[in-house]
Amino acid sequence: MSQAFEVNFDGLVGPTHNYSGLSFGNVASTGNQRAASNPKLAAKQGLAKMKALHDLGFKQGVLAPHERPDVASLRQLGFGGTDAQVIARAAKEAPAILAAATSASCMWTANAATVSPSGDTADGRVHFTPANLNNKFHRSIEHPTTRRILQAMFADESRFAVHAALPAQMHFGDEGAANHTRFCHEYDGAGVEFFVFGASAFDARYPKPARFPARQTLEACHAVARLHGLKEGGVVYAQQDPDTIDAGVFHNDVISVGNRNVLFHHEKSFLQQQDVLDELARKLAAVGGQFVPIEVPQAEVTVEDAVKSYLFNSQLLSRADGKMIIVVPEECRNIERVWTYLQKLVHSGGPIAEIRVFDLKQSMQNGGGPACLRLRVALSASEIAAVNPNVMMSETLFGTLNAWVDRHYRDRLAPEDLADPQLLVECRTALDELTGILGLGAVYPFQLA
Ligand SMILES: NCCC[C@H](NC(=O)CCC(=O)O)C(=O)O
Repeated sequence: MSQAFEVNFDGLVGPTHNYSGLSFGNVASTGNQRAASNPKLAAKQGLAKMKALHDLGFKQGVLAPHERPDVASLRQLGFGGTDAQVIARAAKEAPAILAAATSASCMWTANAATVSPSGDTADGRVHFTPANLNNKFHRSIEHPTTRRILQAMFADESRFAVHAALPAQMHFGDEGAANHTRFCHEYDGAGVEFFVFGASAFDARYPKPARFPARQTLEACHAVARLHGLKEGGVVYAQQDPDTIDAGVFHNDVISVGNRNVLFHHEKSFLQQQDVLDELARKLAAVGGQFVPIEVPQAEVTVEDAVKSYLFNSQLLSRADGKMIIVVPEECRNIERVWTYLQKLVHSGGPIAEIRVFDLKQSMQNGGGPACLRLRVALSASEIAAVNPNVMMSETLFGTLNAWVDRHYRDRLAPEDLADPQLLVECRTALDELTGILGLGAVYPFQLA
């Protein structure tokens, strides 16, 4: 039995969680614009999922939120004076930009980085490339802090390589692990890395969606594979079906999810879907795995229902007996056809044998489900031992973080509250304490100044 694990690092929801309708193409985000949010509840819903998976015996870690509003970005855009004046001026002259600079979007850590386990890379280290998230301004400001936090968690350079993000430019638009799946036989053996892109920036022969943006480019996928030292035989590229992007599938993890040798996906996930599945099967076989595709037909679950329920934004977790648990959001239970499908799935005798449902409504209303909230890092036992131990979930850390949330978070944020300069003070106070709890050192601009 191999001593290797998939560790899920979930984003701890930050104190400024709010609904600003910032993500054109993400129908939940634009649909809930200006709704009041509850940051305290959002953070607790996320912590409850982390704790439940920890209690089930899975390795679970925490990724810290960022300093918001991002005053440095506002200054770069010409708002000057003291921090309070910067916020007041932005609130008056450009409230949408203030909202973008205040987003807690780093909570969706599936977009934090792309991760290649050591079994796949040329130098035998675990490689991370923080995503530039170049398609949306509010997300494009995440990667410098994400990189510092990853370096503080995976500090041992003999085992871990944390790269800089790709050039911050639409040609290299990169959304991280949300468009990346890694198949394998054992987590620490060689695997097949599956990169899904929405468009090509340099090659006009690839089709493009008509209505909504394609956030990830083929060229970004190639660059990450090069940086990580992946082998030709261990990589598969596929283009997302542009029609599904136009239906609201803004990341591949809204239409498919994989774990070990299984790819759970919708009939309309990829262009030339059968060729893609055949290539995955062939390349996985070459590293000792037997590929199992589970395809959901449009006749049973439509793309529209997939977007509404986030059926595919689920987590597939391997139990000790080899069967898999599917972790879904409450919304799946509320849509009858989806729930009926899930019942059939777990009784089919296939690899997915158990459903766990979580209430993640605060995140879901911004288009972030269970899978969006976690960054997967497959690690060997010795690699886990080299991770900063303070970020690993435990009974104690769960209690500490819940109490921390109780002390620092508001239970309501309405759009007008984003103009309150006190929010920045509250966020910095909370994060200064958090870096102590998680043993991160100085990672935020206010700590580095
Ligand atoms: N993987 C899920 C990401 C969800 C995220 N939503 C947002 O940023 C919405 C924020 C807002 O509208 O306030 C996004 O679209 O990138």
